[in-house]
Amino acid sequence: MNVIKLVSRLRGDGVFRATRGFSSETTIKTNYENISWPEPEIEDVKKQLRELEGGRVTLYKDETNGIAQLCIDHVEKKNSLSGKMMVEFHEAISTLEKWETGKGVLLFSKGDTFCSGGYLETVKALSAPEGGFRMSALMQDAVMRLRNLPLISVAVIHGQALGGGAELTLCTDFRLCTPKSEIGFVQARMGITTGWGGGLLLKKLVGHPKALDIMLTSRRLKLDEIKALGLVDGIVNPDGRLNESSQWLNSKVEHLPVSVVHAVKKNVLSSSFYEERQIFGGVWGGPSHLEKLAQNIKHN
Ligand SMILES: CC[C@H](C(=O)O)C(=O)SCCNC(=O)CCNC(=O)[C@H](O)C(C)(C)COP(=O)(O)OP(=O)(O)OC[C@H]1O[C@@H](n2cnc3c(N)ncnc32)[C@H](O)[C@@H]1OP(=O)(O)O
Repeated sequence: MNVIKLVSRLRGDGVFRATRGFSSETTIKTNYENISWPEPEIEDVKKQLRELEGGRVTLYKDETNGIAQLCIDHVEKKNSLSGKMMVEFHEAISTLEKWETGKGVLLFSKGDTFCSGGYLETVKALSAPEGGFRMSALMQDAVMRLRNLPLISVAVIHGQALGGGAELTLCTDFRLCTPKSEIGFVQARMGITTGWGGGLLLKKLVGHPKALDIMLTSRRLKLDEIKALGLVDGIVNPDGRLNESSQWLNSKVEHLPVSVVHAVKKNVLSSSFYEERQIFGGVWGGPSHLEKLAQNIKHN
């Protein structure tokens, strides 16, 4: 049994770290002999995956309330993600990283399925082992960067979220579900395991034994179990779920200036007192702080 060396992507909140230029290594044992894949350049992976067509991922930034809508749209194939959609997802997150006036982002899907994972045409085209490794590199990078945005992120889950789709439900700060939400980590049943960051995120959210059980059984979690696991932050109606989710998110951020929303999010992501005081120093004595001090606010 040989060893593949992978660059660890642990960062920020203890889940993911920066992709490139980070030197710690993780070793993973596989059944493949004499394979040692180089860490791929994300731009090279994008070039390859862009050719694998189907569906679209779109981004709409609402400047009036600072809430963006990131939409998965491949309805006829149950919102499975083609290679091109993975690239669009990654690029949308790069755009959001530059959105200085944004406060939040909703990740949602058209139709009656949240996401049925990898588009099988794309999966087949990438089915040689290194293909999966490269797709995983792109999707983990996207998920890591989405988690690390200073925006408050919410997944609006309606219908089934399977395989990679289940993984995407965990990459946001909050989850809003409809009564028909279903999450299935079906990867083991497909002869694989998570590759879009979901294994680590599931363990972080529900704990080690429950994550193992959910992934080994590949069972589809219905709303009651999703709630019992503490994964649901609110329930929305299937019709009008986007508006309701937008209002839900807006109610948390509308009273705060962008600088404070970003500072709070960065603080929750931070992993040291040092980082906290850097973030704190960025808002202390700023316009919002001085304005609030002048108001002599009482919290009773
Ligand atoms: C790390 C990620 C990993 C990966 O592979 O990259 C994974 O995501 S593993 C999980 C991969 N996903 C699946 O295995 C899901 C397979 N699909 C289903 O189980 C069902 O289609 C389901 C439950 C999503 C919906 O079932 P339903 O009976 O309601 O509808 P249909 O099966 O008739 O689906 C309609 C239409 O969509 C096509 N479809 C569904 N999922 C996929 C997919 N992932 N890729 C490609 N196409 C998909 C299905 O074939 C039908 O197409 P049609 O042309 O109408 O026959």
